[in-house]
Amino acid sequence: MTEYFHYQQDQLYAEKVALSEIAQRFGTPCYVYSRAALTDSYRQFAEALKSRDHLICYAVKANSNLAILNLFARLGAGFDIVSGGELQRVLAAGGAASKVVFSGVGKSEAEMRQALEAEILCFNVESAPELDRLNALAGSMGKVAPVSLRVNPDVDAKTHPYISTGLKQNKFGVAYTEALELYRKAAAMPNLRVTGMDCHIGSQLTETSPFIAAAEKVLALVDKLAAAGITLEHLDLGGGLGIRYDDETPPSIAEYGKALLAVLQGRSEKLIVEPGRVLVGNAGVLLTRIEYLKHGEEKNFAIVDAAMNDLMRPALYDAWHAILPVQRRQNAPLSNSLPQAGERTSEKSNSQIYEVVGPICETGDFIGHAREMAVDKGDALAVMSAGAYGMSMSSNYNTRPRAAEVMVDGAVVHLVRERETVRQLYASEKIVA
Ligand SMILES: Cc1ncc(COP(=O)(O)O)c(C=O)c1O
Ligand SMILES: N[C@@H](CCCC[NH3+])C(=O)O
Repeated sequence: MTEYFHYQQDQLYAEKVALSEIAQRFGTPCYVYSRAALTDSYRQFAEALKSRDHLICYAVKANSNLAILNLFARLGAGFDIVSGGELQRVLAAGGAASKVVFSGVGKSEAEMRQALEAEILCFNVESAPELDRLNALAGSMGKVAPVSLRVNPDVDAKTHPYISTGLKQNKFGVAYTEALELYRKAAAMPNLRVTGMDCHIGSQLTETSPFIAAAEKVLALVDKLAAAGITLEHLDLGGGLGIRYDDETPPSIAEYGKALLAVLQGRSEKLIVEPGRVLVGNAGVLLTRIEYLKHGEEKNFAIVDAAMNDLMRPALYDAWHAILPVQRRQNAPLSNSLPQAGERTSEKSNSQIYEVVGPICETGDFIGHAREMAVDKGDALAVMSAGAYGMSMSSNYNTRPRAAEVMVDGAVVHLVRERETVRQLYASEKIVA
């Protein structure tokens, strides 16, 4: 838990607002973001990199809420986008196209056109055919596209296999061994301007060494390019810094920044980074309420009103999120970490071990397994560390309208996205006789 989400007299607060009040006022499920936490993480990043020319391009996919994008834009951020939709959001939120980098293996012609019209900072190109498409399109529009090649450095990020992106068997980037040749090709294309090199090896990294290994490989390539007469303006080292969900011990933003700066010492290229999770992950929680307590033959279930459509990380990656009562009952345990093998539910606290599950018709619809909690029906719970890849990965599965989102700013709560209505979900559909 961060200082921005904290207990005060058994009530869980976001900054100066009790989460019980938010649950009451806006209903559940509801995402709650702390503006101070968002600002703080961004500033830590800017502070860590301040000794060199840099641009922090927030990875929009982590959380694309307009209020969050607007806050980062005002703090000076650029943006890393992966779709035309994300570009549209960034512009709608007041972000500058001139600070946007466009990543992704499957950019469509329409998306490229949109980005060329907006005059973004750089296309992070991921294949030879993408270079061809961009060159042809830019030519037809009378434009010159700024490009960087995303190099796959074949470095093990030591993270969940679904979110590891820098191994040669992954679909991302151009092969390390082919990069030089492709750079030569790009440099000779009339409608492209080679400006940088980038890499991104994966997400939720909890060690510095893979970042450094990848950066060193990329730098060796930059030097080879320079020897071949192709000089670059920027180096984009991607995102991926992990956060603490449970007992992980990722490097701090300051430590990570220091390590990157050390590898880049003596180099003049501008540094671009694309952090997502670390800026927003611990700045948000998902509020939910217990609909039923069900005591099964083998397990107890706390059936809550949030589900895998609201937060799919547990179902998708078996990810662990702390689940805390919004109002602590007396003698309840302080933490809800997984009980040790053989450990029994504490009688003193009246707590039980629950499977925290949603209403969706899938056994994979769980928010947490085996959580010890002293709770009752109707209690509100906070699923912690839900600011990244929570709302942005939500869906309407089971025709569930997506949750509301609020942003707390000191003692004030702003509704930054209304809860969807069911009518909105089928408004564009047609019945054909
Ligand atoms: C190209 C690219 N940049 C940046 C990010 C942001 O990653 P993270 O949220 O782990 O910082 C991702 C997602 O992993 C990505 O694919
Ligand atoms: N969605 C993932 C991270 C994917 C990163 C995207 N490149 C998560 O929740 O952990």
